[in-house]
Amino acid sequence: MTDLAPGLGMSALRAFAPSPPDDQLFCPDAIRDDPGLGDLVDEQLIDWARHVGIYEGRLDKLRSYGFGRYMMLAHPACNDPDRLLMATKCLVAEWATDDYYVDEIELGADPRVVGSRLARLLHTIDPAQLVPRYAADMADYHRLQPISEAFRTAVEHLSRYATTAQLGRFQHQMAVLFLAWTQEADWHVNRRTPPVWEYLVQRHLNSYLPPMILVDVLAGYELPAHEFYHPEVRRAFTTAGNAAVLVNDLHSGPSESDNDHNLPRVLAREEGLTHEQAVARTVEIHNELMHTYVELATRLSAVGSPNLRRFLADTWAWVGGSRRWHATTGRYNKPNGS
Ligand SMILES: CC(C)=CCC/C(C)=C(\C)COP(=O)(O)OP(=O)(O)O
Repeated sequence: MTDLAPGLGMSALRAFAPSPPDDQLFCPDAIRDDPGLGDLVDEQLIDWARHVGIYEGRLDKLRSYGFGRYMMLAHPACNDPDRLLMATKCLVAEWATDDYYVDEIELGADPRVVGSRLARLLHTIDPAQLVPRYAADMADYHRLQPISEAFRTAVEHLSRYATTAQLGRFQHQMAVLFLAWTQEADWHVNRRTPPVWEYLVQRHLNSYLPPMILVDVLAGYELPAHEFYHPEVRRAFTTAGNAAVLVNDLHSGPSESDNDHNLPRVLAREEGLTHEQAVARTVEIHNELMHTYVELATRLSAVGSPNLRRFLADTWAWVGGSRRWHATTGRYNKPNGS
């Protein structure tokens, strides 16, 4: 692993700072924390959210989540507030979809229509080509949907920085994410808890790859397609994305509604573990994935291009920033006494 790009990856590799409640995690900590930069991005994010109409009446909550801070922590190679804002818009468009269409019944989520909503929404990411008379009807529909407006403007912002290939990967990863959300809707409609392996497949599709896939866009380079899509690189990258999303499961579990799924809950139901045992097993699975990432990244760093080494180091840094955000965000951590 010492072959990873100097400056970015190395300090992260050394920093296994414990941060309760995840002090057993084999995971780096953030390698940059610039609160001023995070606040700046968050201010601009709230203006954008107000403009497109998402989280209406809940902008204070949105502010407390610190999604701009998240991107500041996860992309230490980027100091440009506008690029960070672009990544934050993409992240928040995804999260708003998860909240309003998939997870939160009181915000209008309805598992019976998740598939239709997501299929319509995909147009804002990978435009559907219709004849003009029906395209106008479709445009009328999207104009009234704040989430469509959020995705449309986020992708517009992304396309100012991403190459054609980087945009293509984003489109692909969104389709994968939407597929996973329809699988989740199936569990809800049929009141089914999946077996552990199926939950992990869903978390593989619904991992942190959608935001992670922008690491080179934010850092201002492009990992070329022949390396990005190399099966071993994909294996390393998806392994890191799967581990990172289990950190989400560990932190978000306590605030999730009873019908929601997370790995500790699935393990408890399917394997009869106590909550404590299920959390410990989740940490174990996370750590196994992270050790696999380190092995793969070490091997790939020895044979890959400088850009591939950089990409693997940026991925490692992203995971560390994500860990710090989960431990500190107002989404999962309430201030003392509240
Ligand atoms: C940014 C984003 C929504 C990426 C895809 C991965 C994903 C859906 C999440 C990390 C959210 O997972 P989850 O629904 O468990 O998160 P909350 O508990 O709702 O915060």
